[in-house]
Amino acid sequence: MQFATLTAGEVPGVPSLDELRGLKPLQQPEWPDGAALDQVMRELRTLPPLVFAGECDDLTTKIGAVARGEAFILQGGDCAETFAGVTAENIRAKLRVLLQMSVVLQYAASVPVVKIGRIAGQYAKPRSSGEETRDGVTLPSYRGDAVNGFDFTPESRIPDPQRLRGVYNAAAATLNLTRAFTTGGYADLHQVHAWNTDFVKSSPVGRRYEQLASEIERALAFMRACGATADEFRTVDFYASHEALILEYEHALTRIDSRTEQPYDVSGHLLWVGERTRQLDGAHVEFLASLSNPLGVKIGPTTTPEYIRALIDKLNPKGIEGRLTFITRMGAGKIRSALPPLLEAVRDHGSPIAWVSDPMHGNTFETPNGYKTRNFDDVMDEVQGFFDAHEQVGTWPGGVHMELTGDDVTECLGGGEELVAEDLVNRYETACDPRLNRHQSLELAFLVAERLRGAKA
Ligand SMILES: O=C[C@H](O)[C@H](O)COP(=O)(O)O
Ligand SMILES: C=C(OP(=O)(O)O)C(=O)O
Repeated sequence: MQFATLTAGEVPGVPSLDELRGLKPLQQPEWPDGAALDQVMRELRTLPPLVFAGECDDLTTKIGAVARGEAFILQGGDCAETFAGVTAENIRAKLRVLLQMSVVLQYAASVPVVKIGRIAGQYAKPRSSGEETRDGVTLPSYRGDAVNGFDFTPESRIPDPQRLRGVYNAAAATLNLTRAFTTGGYADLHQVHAWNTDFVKSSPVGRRYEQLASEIERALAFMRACGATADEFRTVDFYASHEALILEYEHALTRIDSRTEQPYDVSGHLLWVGERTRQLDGAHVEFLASLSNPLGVKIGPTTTPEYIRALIDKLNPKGIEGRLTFITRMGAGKIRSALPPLLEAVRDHGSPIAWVSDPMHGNTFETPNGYKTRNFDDVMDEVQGFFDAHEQVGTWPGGVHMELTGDDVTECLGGGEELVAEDLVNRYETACDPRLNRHQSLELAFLVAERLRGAKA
């Protein structure tokens, strides 16, 4: 497979950056140094792809099974990846919790799980406000390590295009280790117990997982005894996704795939457009429409059936299975009323869509002690509401999209450890929004598995 290297930023079939800029894209950094930006983009355009177009097609095929109701998506990872977070321990911990969650879902509900990380590219954040004020000092908001620094100083908050090269390097290192883990033995299902060794086995969720792991081990032993070769159990397919927010970065990583002669954004397998940038005629939707990657769109509570039909016609006019995933983020209090009319509109439209629940972004609030947080019960209630809505309309609840970490952080309230606002001070480490910790993530997987088993029946 070869990829053409194009000069001057032109990619056949893809709007030029100037055209996209002409559409006044939202949530873009104000880069102070245009010449430095151009130079970084020239370099990025010559660099090898981070993912292969063929892998993107494989993911489209797998999501197609989700749209048909035959598989389930587990998508998760940091709210905001950071350059400092690119360590072996961090990547391993994230992958481990996703593997644990996926075996829980797969074993308990007997449904194939499509595993997608919010990983290797999730370095840019849309913000509610362009500015942040602390103790009377106002500075530009932190927009992710792709753009500026987290430190609250004027220098750190200046957008620096050199950071885009940093994103490429961080993503390459992350993908390199992730591929090694997922194909080199770490993700072997025979390791199902080993993933749990340093976990609190005495906690209820830890014990529950141990029990499930033992059952899986017995099943594997039985199959071995039957003479079944189990190569499928030794590796997993794992895909990378992020919000395609910073148009310069995404455009510079767009290439023509020589097999198909179609454009792919090779910065990740699946790219999504966020709730704040999904305007029908906006730059982000125009850009995504021109790509052949599988795409996601965040869908908030104000979305109308008319909009969603128009969006499908724009992003998936040919009705390709697996091309389009809607990631709903309504809020626990709204999902049961807001989602069913959209499900009906899409069902009646007839185009295949994979529906995924993001129960995080509609349930954020600030504690009296000043931490942005989410309550585990609200998160779970939104997931329940997602399943309820699909049950009502007769459609398939195709997956969950979580902000999570493999560490024992204290960022979200509740869960089996019953974290309260005063606990948040202990390990509040996110660079943006609060993530479920390892206990909470696994608890959620068990709860979702129960509901999924019911949806399948
Ligand atoms: O992750 C999503 C958004 O970037 C985030 O919720 C925005 O947070 P803010 O409201 O603090 O800007
Ligand atoms: C910004 C995000 O979500 P949303 O667009 O749904 O607010 C996100 O998932 O990081």
